[in-house]
Amino acid sequence: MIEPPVRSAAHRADLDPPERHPEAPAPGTVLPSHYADCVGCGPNHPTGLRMVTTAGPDVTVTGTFTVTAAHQGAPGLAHGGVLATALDEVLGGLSWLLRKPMVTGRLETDYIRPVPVGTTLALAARCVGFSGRRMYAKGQGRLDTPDGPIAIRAAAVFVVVGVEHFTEHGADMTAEQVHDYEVNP
Ligand SMILES: CCCCCCCCCCCC(=O)SCCNC(=O)CCNC(=O)[C@H](O)C(C)(C)COP(=O)(O)OP(=O)(O)OC[C@H]1O[C@@H](n2cnc3c(N)ncnc32)[C@H](O)[C@@H]1OP(=O)(O)O
Repeated sequence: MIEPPVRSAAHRADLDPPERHPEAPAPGTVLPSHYADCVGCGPNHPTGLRMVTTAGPDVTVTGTFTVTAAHQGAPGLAHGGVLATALDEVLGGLSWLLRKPMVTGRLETDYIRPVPVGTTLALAARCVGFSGRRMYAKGQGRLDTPDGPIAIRAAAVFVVVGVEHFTEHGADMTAEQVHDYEVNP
């Protein structure tokens, strides 16, 4: 028997407000790839999303993802799982502004419009707040421009972890690859 998820990414009204870390990259700073082989942002990944993300004001991140033939589900259209990956990546980028290592606990996605190959999605993520180790966030992707039609929306819960999460569960990790604020699965 396959059990359905038991949780929700809907956030309560009494979250602790997000706090931009004093050493967060300034708004407008292009965030570096956190891992060269990452399917979301890694420059070494042969068919990855090659996403570029940028720090915004408060605890926000924007990003772009250009859909190619490598990302299709139906002919000429982006695969839904790939679109969820794009949302995961831009939401994960909030770690840079919070300087806390986190992993995705839950990612809820609404698919609102088809996304054709050749589209450049304009993605945005915002931290909503914290409840203990849980970081609640929302994200969206618009077709081609930051004021284009909304194609996808997400609500997510990331869970703050220690760096040992990556060194114990990951592979080939070195001290240089794991920083105290980095998501590096
Ligand atoms: C800087 C560069 C960045 C650069 C940008 C990086 C972008 C990378 C984007 C990709 C990110 C990923 O894909 S990360 C990879 C995908 N995710 C994973 O592999 C995570 C796999 N899951 C796990 O490892 C584990 O289940 C954890 C770590 C999430 C939780 O385990 P744990 O540490 O034992 O903690 P646990 O006690 O269970 O939970 C702690 C608290 O979180 C809550 N919690 C746990 N799971 C969930 C959940 N699914 N949904 C809601 N809430 C949850 C619990 O209720 C609890 O709340 P309370 O009772 O304390 O209130």
